[in-house]
Amino acid sequence: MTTGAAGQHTLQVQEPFATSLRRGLPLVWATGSGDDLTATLGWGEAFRATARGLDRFGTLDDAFTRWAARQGPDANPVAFATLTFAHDSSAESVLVVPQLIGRWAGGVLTVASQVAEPVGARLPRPSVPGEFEELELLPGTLTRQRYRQAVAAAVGRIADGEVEKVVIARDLLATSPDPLDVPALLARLQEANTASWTFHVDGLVGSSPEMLVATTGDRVHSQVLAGSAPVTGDVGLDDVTATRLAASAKDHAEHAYAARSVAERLETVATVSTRDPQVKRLRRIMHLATDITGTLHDHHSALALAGIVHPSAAVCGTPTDVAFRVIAELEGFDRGRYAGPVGWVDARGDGEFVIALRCGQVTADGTAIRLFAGGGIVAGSVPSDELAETARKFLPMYEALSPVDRP
Ligand SMILES: C=C(O[C@H]1C=CC=C(C(=O)O)[C@@H]1O)C(=O)O
Repeated sequence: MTTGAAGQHTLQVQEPFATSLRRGLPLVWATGSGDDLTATLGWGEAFRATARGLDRFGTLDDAFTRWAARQGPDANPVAFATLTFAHDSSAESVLVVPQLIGRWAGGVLTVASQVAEPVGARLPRPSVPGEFEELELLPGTLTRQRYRQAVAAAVGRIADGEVEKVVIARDLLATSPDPLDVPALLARLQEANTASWTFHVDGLVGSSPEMLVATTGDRVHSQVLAGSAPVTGDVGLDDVTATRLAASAKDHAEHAYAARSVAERLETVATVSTRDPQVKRLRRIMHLATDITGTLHDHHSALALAGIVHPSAAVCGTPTDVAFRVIAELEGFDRGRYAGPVGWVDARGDGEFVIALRCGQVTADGTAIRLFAGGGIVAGSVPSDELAETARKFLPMYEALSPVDRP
């Protein structure tokens, strides 16, 4: 043990990332690969706030700010948060300040206490990997057929002029007779999705490629994704697909709604510049991606900024309020935290929130995970193509849950 700058103990452990993930079931935020893999992990609970309704962002932000102010001027505690997509969700939005915060980089886990007098805060010992799970994949609320029908209905509403773009999602339930080995799931997600942010907050687990908002000081950044095409692993074929995606009028139209929604909302609080869309290639799918950067006029925490830009048209639609209502009507299920912001924020307000995509929510008893995937519907969208696109968006979770082929 050594003494840190804030007068608190720090501990360094040299170990692989997968071992750090096995110490209890930490809160997790991880990205990168090889020597560039970095992660923030949290253990224990020094403070927890929950919120519902339209003001859930403000409620959590205020609660954290008040709690952090009581920790003394030198402390800069980090909180993890996951917020629901819809204000009227039956799920809770949650913010947790872990007692211990660990930063993993270059094979070394550096752990510090976030509270002056941690009560029973001890870095858990690594656990043994669980038995391989026999997973059963069950249809969710929207079966394949009902998903295609919902997309067709959305295309009809667009043709009628009710809405311009709407994102329709479906769900799947993966069940196991035994509790899921979440650390193993997280390790596999991180290994396979190094250009994404792998997270675990309050049972929400996934690897999202879409940075909703990241802020350091007065600088703010967002990378909007919308418009998709498959990645096969055959580089020649994928190059052709990328060229086609970059030239697709339909995908650019779908993308532009999303990029505009974020840029317009950030412009209310920052001086913003928007780059031209590029193709961002992931392991199984590629997207059109627009980087938006800005300088904030006044202080806003990352959590407050997430509340300003959420829900973007990458997960809701245009106009926002109409698309929100159409989603409720056509999907007919509660998205919970899927498509809501998930990330971390510190007491200075710096932080990163991705959109909770390519993810699932572990059930309370730990033996099932509800997976979600959706797609942006615009004029010209074809239901069977959209179904195939959602199947591809399930792959990061599905492959991490089912790492070996079984007959
Ligand atoms: C809604 C999802 O993806 C969004 C992000 C990127 C591309 C999208 C699309 O092309 O439809 C979606 O807007 C999802 O993964 O569930």
